[in-house]
Amino acid sequence: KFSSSHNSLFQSEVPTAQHRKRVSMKMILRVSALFVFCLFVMPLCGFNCSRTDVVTLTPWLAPVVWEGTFNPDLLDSIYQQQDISVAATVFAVGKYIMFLKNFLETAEEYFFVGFKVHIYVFTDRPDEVPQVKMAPGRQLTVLPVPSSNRWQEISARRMELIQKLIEERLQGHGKYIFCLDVDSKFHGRWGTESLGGLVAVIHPGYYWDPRSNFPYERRPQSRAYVAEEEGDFYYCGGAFGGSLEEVLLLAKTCRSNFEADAKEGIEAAWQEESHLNRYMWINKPSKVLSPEYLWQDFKSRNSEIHIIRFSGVVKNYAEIRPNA
Ligand SMILES: CC(=O)N[C@H]1[C@@H](OP(=O)(O)OP(=O)(O)OC[C@H]2O[C@@H](n3ccc(=O)[nH]c3=O)[C@H](O)[C@@H]2O)O[C@H](CO)[C@H](O)[C@@H]1O
Ligand SMILES: [Mn+2]
Repeated sequence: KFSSSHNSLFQSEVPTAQHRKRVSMKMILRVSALFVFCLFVMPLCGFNCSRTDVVTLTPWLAPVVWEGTFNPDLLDSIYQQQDISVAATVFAVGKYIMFLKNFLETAEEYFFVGFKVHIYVFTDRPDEVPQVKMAPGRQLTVLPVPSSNRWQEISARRMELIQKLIEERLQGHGKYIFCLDVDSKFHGRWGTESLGGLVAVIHPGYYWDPRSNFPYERRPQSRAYVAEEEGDFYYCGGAFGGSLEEVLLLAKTCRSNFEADAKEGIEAAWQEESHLNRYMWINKPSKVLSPEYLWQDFKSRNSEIHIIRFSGVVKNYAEIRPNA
């Protein structure tokens, strides 16, 4: 025997308005239940590792790291077993020493907390390096460098000094390195999710732009040249890293290309940032970090930016650079 509700369906070919309403109510309930499940229950089970509003995988299958695409505790526990250590280089030449205190203090709060960290400060003002209390397992080394009258040179010489640092001081396994701009601060976790062989950060200023707008070096005479139809992302010079071996190769290549260009009287549009972009086009990074990893304080925060981890402070170039 059919129940009355079944009867009503079988008897009339066309469902009544009341029935249609009931069916659509059921659909709405089901969809909402699914929504609640995806939003609240799945994250509890560790299934929250997806984002659909942004690119999370490159065409060469490297992850693009965004908040919501990884489980930080799981990653930390994996790397804890490997006894890794992380080096970071930061240059504070001339007046840029004023940024160092904030950089170091916020690194203590957010940069690889709970891991071995060794920060190398390159400066021409070693006496002005601030005293910042560091947690056990974390240390700082000050390395003197000559002063310079051109900011372009300071910025570009970083590659040479990074190369020498790795060759002369940083031997051994399980080591990673990040090379960071000093005129910046940490605001959120920067940890093991960022580790990889060769790691680049997408520049916050160009990630919505078509490739033709990227400020790559466009003169074919330069060794940083990237043609119109080439390039994946525009990466920033203010943060990159990876394993010691990979970063050594990158620093060596960028340095020798920069110097060979200089001999011919060419300076790439954005100095070592241009050479880095050329390098990353030829040697694809194995991990790409989203602009969460180098935002700029003057930019308003877009909706896809769920967290800002590291961001450049607003500065008056004319006041702090040795040349305009
Ligand atoms: C966020 C980002 O991707 N920034 C890049 C960008 O502009 P920026 O405007 O951020 O460059 P910048 O003035 O911060 O210079 C880069 C870095 O060089 C050091 N420095 C510079 C000048 C000086 O007098 N003393 C000193 O110590 C310091 O560590 C600084 O953070 O373009 C530069 C190349 O032209 C570099 O590629 C920067 O990394
Ligand atoms: Mn900077």
